[in-house]
Amino acid sequence: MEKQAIISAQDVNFWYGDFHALRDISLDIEAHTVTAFIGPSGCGKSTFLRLLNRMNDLVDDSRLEGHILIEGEDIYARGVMVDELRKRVGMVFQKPNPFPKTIFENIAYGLRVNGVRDKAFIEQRVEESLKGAALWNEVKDKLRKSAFELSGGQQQRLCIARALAVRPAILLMDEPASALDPISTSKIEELIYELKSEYTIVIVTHNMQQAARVSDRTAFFYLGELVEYGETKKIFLGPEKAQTQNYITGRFG
Ligand SMILES: Nc1ncnc2c1ncn2[C@@H]1O[C@H](COP(=O)(O)OP(=O)(O)OP(=O)(O)O)[C@@H](O)[C@H]1O
Repeated sequence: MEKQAIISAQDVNFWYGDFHALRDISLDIEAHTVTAFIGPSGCGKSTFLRLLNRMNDLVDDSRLEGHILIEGEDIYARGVMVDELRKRVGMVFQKPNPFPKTIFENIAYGLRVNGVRDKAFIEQRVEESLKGAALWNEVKDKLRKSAFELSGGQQQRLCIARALAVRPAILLMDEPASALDPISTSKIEELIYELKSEYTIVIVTHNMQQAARVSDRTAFFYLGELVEYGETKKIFLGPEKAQTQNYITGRFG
């Protein structure tokens, strides 16, 4: 029996002005899986990812049709609180973007803006989040130092820890390792693998090997359409569509 989807997109169409950026996208994502979105530049991967926590709300003249359900709730229904949604659906961006604050305060921030005042609780959550992002051992003696003193790879794990601090159910990652060196990249990949026992992860990546290594399922987008979606092994070893085959073998994109 199919497990209930934690993310369910139903006939999603999206426009930037007159530009029809996403066409009839339907896909279900199960909890505690890693899903990779792949496809050539400009095919709509990031647009679709950003719809999952309403990051496109502020884009002028944009329009959505269809439904996106998170844990069974239509996140575009009237009355949905976007702040609450983003607590459940966290996001990590391509370039590490720590706040100009200490390491500790970067993680504590999300708790403080949510009204948490209990110091012991905050300290414990900071530690747990840094451990969850495999960064604790490297920073435990310098929590009061500026986040900018960390390397790029450490900053990205800090941003992951920051996202984990409010205990989201879902973590969206938009090319989280593309600005990092190979060692930092493999740390992020290991981390993604570990995090899926507690979180559901959706990652946009241009790196096909990365998609093959970290994901359970892969969605191939092309020109705003979802061409093929399925088990990662199947997508890479025996895709059904010629377009998918051409892309993964590097014939275009
Ligand atoms: N704010 C915006 N206003 C207008 N058009 C946009 C906007 N953001 C993206 N687009 C257009 O929508 C299309 C999809 O963009 P999107 O960033 O989702 O693609 P992508 O597959 O993530 O690309 P990349 O891999 O290069 O990041 C592109 O043609 C892009 O130019």
